[in-house]
Amino acid sequence: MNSIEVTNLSFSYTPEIDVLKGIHLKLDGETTAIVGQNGAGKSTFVKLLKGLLRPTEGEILLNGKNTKDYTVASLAKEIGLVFQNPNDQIFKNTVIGEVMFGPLNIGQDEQKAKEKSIEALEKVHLEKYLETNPYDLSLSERKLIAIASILSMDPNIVIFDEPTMGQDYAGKETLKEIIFELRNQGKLVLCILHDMDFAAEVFERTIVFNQGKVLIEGPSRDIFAQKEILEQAYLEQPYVAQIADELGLKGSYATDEDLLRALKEE
Ligand SMILES: Nc1ncnc2c1ncn2[C@@H]1O[C@H](COP(=O)(O)OP(=O)(O)OP(=O)(O)O)[C@@H](O)[C@H]1O
Repeated sequence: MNSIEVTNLSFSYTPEIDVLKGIHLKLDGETTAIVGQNGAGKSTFVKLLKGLLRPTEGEILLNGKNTKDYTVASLAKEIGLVFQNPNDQIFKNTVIGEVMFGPLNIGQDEQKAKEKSIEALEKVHLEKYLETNPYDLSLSERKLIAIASILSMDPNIVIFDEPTMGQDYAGKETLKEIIFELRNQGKLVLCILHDMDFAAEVFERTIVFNQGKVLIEGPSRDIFAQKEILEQAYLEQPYVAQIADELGLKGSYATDEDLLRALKEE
């Protein structure tokens, strides 16, 4: 099973200000959402996992091996990060060229890289655009291309930074399919989100970041039931939990199904 283990992790961009302070986390198997207000340190945290930043203090183990001991190439195979803004990631002038770049870069031959890339584009339902310039597509389609260009490398750990932002209903459904498929393949999926409804509905665990620390973490259903703690991090409960609260229902509600079940039992 794929795992991430973080011990006493701290990080600062400038000597006086700790952006992350003493983080301890262990993730294995389960899909995990990372939530928290702007500036809480979520993007910094995933950049550290991906090796784009180095810890000021503490250790990060990916599948038991310290990130310090990975080469750049082996880290690229182990962990893929889909950036928040696809324009920071996309630089080739055809969709297929963009999606093939990663696999070619980690040493796959042309034919295998092309096969993997077409497979990845099928997963995001954009296989008809192989020769299109990514910048002739919409922002939500470019976000899906950025996802395909990570999937084509087939990493064991996949991190998404704000994938639902700017996505319509169809894009969010595609994203759900991808996350469930990665989970079924035994990959470890981690996702920064501002959309609490999506976090509660799709992810098994949730970590709440607040001011550079982990405020609380656990099964999503339990986390999203804790209105007061979420308020401390300036977060709202998902709408199903809010409706359940308004209706005076007891218990934890993360999905529409939870709520419907409770209403039928009333
Ligand atoms: N390159 C940088 N140099 C200096 N400070 C930075 C840099 N990047 C981020 N910060 C600061 O670090 C803190 C955490 O930022 P980070 O982007 O990790 O938060 P976040 O939780 O991902 O926020 P958001 O939800 O807005 O993306 C913020 O105070 C931010 O201003």
